[in-house]
Amino acid sequence: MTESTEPIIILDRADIYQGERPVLNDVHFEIKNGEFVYMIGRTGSGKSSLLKTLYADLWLHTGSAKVVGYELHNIKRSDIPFLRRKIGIVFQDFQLLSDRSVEDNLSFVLKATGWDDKGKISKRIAEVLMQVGLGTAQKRMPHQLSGGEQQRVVIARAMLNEPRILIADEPTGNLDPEVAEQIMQVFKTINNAGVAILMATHNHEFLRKFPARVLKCENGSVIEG
Ligand SMILES: Nc1ncnc2c1ncn2[C@@H]1O[C@H](COP(=O)(O)OP(=O)(O)OP(=O)(O)O)[C@@H](O)[C@H]1O
Repeated sequence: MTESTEPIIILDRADIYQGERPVLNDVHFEIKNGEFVYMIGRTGSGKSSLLKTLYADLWLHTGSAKVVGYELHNIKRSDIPFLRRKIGIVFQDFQLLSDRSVEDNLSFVLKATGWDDKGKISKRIAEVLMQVGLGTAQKRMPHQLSGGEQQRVVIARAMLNEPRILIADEPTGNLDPEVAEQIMQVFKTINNAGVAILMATHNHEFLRKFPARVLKCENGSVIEG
């Protein structure tokens, strides 16, 4: 199967653990290219643990999982940075480096992932900022940005290496409802451009306003919602 037709994520009989403690059992689902999928469930139901497993922050103990072509049950530690390069990861807390400008936050990531041509770096930074609606923010410092703007920069940062999927863990949790909806629009725009999105959220308003497939963590299982 070619990269373009194989699902981006395939989980089969996967058990998700926090340390020795099982959190989710017998998880199986697939996410195809370009899909938008919500992950919902009560606090502590295992959403973050599952997402962390997908980007190899938690180890997959039993079952199998293939994410952007990498088999998590067989993955070598040295392959994990390459797996993460093909996934864009967005968290609730913005995690920008506070001592440098937007441009420097983004170029830091590009340089760390092998980019060395200054012209290409600036062009890519301009492209991703445009994609998130922050076309002129290059020189601003994180503290000069609103929470919503900071989250846009974080999404831009996740897009730098053209991931096939964005994994977002409660990306609007710290934002007021109006700004949260604007950030949701940014994810929608990125999704319309062909990037799959897997978003854990407690915001049920999104599910109503922007309907999409739902996976629900409940009683130690993941079910289609
Ligand atoms: N670092 C950790 N060490 C040990 N147990 C943890 C750790 N993080 C989470 N857990 C436990 O694992 C279970 C699943 O938590 P997880 O954070 O995955 O849930 P969640 O659905 O993402 O919750 P929330 O909606 O609050 O983010 C919970 O019982 C939690 O207490």
